Amino acid sequence: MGNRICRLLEKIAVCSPRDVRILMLGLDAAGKTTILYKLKLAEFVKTVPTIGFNIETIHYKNISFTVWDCGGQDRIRHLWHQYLVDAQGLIFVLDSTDRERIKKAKQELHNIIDDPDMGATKLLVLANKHDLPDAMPISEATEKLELSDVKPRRNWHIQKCSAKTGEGLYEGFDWLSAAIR
Ligand SMILES: Nc1nc2c(ncn2[C@@H]2O[C@H](COP(=O)(O)OP(=O)(O)OP(=O)(O)O)[C@@H](O)[C@H]2O)c(=O)[nH]1
Ligand SMILES: [Mg+2]
Repeated sequence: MGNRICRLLEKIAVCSPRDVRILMLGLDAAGKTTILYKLKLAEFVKTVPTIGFNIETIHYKNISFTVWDCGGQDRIRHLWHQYLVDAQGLIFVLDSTDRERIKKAKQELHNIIDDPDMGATKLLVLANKHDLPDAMPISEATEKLELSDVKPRRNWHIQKCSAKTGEGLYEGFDWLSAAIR
């Protein structure tokens, strides 16, 4: 009952924003840091490869998303698992133009979602770089990431986007907000 009242009040922005912890993963150069700062600063920033992680809080629809953007280089991917505990949402970023490494991306995605610490964490796949002409269609990304195999077990969604133009980013967060509520 209390929760229902709070949800109602949240809608009219009376309750304080909810804090939600989000983990953002994906192969190196998928565009994670670029997405983070496009959301935070509304700018297409120049990035360097992330060694370790970046953390930013993004306020959207009365939710405070604390986003942990972890470096995706091969030698530091084993660290991903330690950030999973208590994450309500996992954003897995795919470089939609990287057909050469889609199999690797699939392996890393399934490796992390099979971790027992995933619990009820919601999964949003951001198929990034859709401003580029050779971006693979969502149907191809869904098939190659074997997302249909995930479906019965987990609440997931795939969203095409571009960190360059901003297209699709807020649509992805809309889904995440609704899934987490
Ligand atoms: N055209 C285009 N380029 C993008 C987009 N998103 C990221 N990039 C470029 O892709 C490259 C890698 O972006 P990053 O955000 O650093 O990638 P990352 O996933 O954080 O990489 P790591 O920190 O190494 O894990 C940079 O040159 C970005 O400018 C996009 O939507 N469109
Ligand atoms: Mg980065």
